[in-house]
Amino acid sequence: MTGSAPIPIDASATDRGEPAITVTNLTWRYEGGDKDALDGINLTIRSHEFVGVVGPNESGKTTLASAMKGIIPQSFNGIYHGSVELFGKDIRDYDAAQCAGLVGLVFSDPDAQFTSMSVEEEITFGLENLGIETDEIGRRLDWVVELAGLEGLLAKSPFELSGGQKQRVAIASVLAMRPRVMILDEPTSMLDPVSKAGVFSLLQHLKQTLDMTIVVIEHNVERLVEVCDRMFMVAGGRVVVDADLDAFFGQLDATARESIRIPGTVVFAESALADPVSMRHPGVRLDDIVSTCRQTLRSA
Ligand SMILES: Nc1ncnc2c1ncn2[C@@H]1O[C@H](COP(=O)(O)OP(=O)(O)OP(=O)(O)O)[C@@H](O)[C@H]1O
Repeated sequence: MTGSAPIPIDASATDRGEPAITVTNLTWRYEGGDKDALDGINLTIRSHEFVGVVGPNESGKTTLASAMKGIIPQSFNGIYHGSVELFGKDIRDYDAAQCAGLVGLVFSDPDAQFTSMSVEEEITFGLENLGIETDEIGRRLDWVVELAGLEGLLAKSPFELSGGQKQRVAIASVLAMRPRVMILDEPTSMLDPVSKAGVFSLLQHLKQTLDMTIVVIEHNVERLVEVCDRMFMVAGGRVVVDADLDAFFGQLDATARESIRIPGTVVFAESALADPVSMRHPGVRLDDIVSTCRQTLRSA
């Protein structure tokens, strides 16, 4: 990953703060299911936000991601009520190509996403299907290869790469479509710690250089809090907490109730630095907590 000028994502076409995805009273029951997997979801994701989604197993996170990509209801049978709007228009009113240009989805298991015999084909396949010109495909290929650090891997089979390389290819293939919104569903759950760090540093880089709208479903809250602006907690098919990062971890009762891991930074800050007199929140990110520590030491 280096710092060459990025090809702008179409995100630049949207104003900061404009609703990118609006989910209203969304209820979904899979065909044959005995309960709703989504049970009245309401949320708004704004353009250029980096949102983290956490929640216990089987709480509906993947189902929600599928609905925000339009796979639900398009590719699943079930009962759907409510709506998902992408940039102000019902997701069901877009065709598949339009949806692909607006929202990219990366799964936890990259193997499930791969369809090609080489990394290069994997990245260019979707672009060719969209009828994008050869020169432009070449430019996008160069761009994502550099961004995701895939130099030297283009001729290899995606199935023969390491877990971290596979996930970076999966992210690059989605990025090449230049979606305005990127959703990643547990992108590091199958990776070793070093590869996890690589994927999160790529996400951090995307946030800083491209200003995309990014939604990451992730159990690894330690890393998530370092990159996201806002967090949702999903439990029982509902959004039970929707808050900015600091406020989210100000609700430790809710996190404990749903067995969400609390980042070590927060545990440390709450026990060592929380100031019940000033009610000052010691912070969630390491940088903020270091700054609180320094202020506390200076005033001691
Ligand atoms: N294809 C499907 N058909 C029927 N039921 C499904 C299907 N996919 C998920 N479900 C059910 O929907 C509910 C929500 O599942 P979902 O995978 O969205 O949860 P999740 O929060 O992503 O879970 P995890 O963290 O374990 O991945 C669960 O009860 C699950 O069994």
